[in-house]
Amino acid sequence: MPLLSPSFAALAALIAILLLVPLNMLFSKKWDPRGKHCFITGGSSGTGLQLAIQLAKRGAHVSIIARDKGRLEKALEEVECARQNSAQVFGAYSFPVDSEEGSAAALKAAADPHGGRCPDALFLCAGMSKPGFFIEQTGETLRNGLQITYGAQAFSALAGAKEMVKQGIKGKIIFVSSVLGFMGIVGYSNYTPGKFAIRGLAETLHSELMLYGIDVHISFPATIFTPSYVEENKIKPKITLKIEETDGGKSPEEIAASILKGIEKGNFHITSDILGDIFRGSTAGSSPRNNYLVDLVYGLIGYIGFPIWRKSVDSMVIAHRGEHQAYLRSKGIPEHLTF
Ligand SMILES: NC(=O)C1=CN([C@@H]2O[C@H](COP(=O)(O)OP(=O)(O)OC[C@H]3O[C@@H](n4cnc5c(N)ncnc54)[C@H](OP(=O)(O)O)[C@@H]3O)[C@@H](O)[C@H]2O)C=CC1
Ligand SMILES: CCCCCCCCCCCCCCCC(=O)[C@@H](N)CO
Repeated sequence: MPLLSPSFAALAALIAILLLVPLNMLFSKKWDPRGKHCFITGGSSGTGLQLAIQLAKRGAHVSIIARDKGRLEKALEEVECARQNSAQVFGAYSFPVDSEEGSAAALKAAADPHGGRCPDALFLCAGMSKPGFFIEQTGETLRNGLQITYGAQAFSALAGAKEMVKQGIKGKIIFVSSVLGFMGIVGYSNYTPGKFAIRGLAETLHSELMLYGIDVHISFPATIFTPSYVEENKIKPKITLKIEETDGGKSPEEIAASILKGIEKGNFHITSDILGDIFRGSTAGSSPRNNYLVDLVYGLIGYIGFPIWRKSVDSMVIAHRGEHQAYLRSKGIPEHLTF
């Protein structure tokens, strides 16, 4: 009698394959952007612009949305250089997307050259960060922070989902959060909450929009070397800059490529580097996983590594108290508010 019957061995092999290979890769066809209309908010700069260029190179129709017309025009020229065929339609549209009206108007303007047909994929990259200490915030800056992180993507998703459902388009919605949608550190009180909120919305929509065959993805990049990263660093608290030194950072080209790769693999949570993978594996909870076995390994690395990292971050913050007190005095924060 053999130790393993052939049917048992076959069953064991099948289970091993199912555990190792993500289910979505076994059963779904790779997403091909060729001939699809991709709508990209924040498409005039950084990650959004690189997505626009890479999608154009792969034969997609591309619409980029942002507010500043000058930057949009320059960006459109770059997209044009990536053209593969004369049938591709490229457009740049100036709208603020942090309201439902602005988002709906942007969507309508982008759909017009396509006979009113809603775009097939919405890449929601609009967003920005103005780091600073919490006690320097006001009701207005906290509200603005949520508006420009959460609002700038939620309202586009809302306008887009309504239109896709109305037109029966089985499209895609891709949100761009940040590793600061997984965890929080000093200096980001008007940004991190919005990036967490995007994760909540994406997970809700991943569950709800399958009613209509619409796919939802969310990306969590760490530092990206973009124009606004240079700007945010000018006002970023020194302690925040120090904590971020651990993160090497990536170019917007690399982040855009990893987002497209994540979509092709059918990943719900898309991460672009090992740090992101560890945060993803450690915080997944009941979120759909990319690969049960590999994610478990990332989760274990985080389970051991994060308490050590967090302790070192806490020590850095406490060691910064003296410098912070001097900073507060220089800003005229009354003595009794300091420590
Ligand atoms: N850079 C980084 O280190 C990281 C960035 N991210 C996130 O990635 C996304 C892209 O950032 P990044 O690649 O740095 O890009 P940039 O900051 O360089 O570009 C931001 C884009 O969004 C547009 N935008 C901003 N606000 C609005 C608005 N209200 N309505 C319409 N368009 C708007 C800007 O154009 P305009 O101002 O003309 O409207 C611009 O095109 C953001 O959501 C950001 O939070 C995540 C992790 C790290
Ligand atoms: C084993 C575990 C080791 C863990 C090391 C963790 C290091 C974390 C570094 C923090 C990176 C913050 C990037 C912020 C990106 C962003 O969204 C802003 N630039 C805003 O635009």
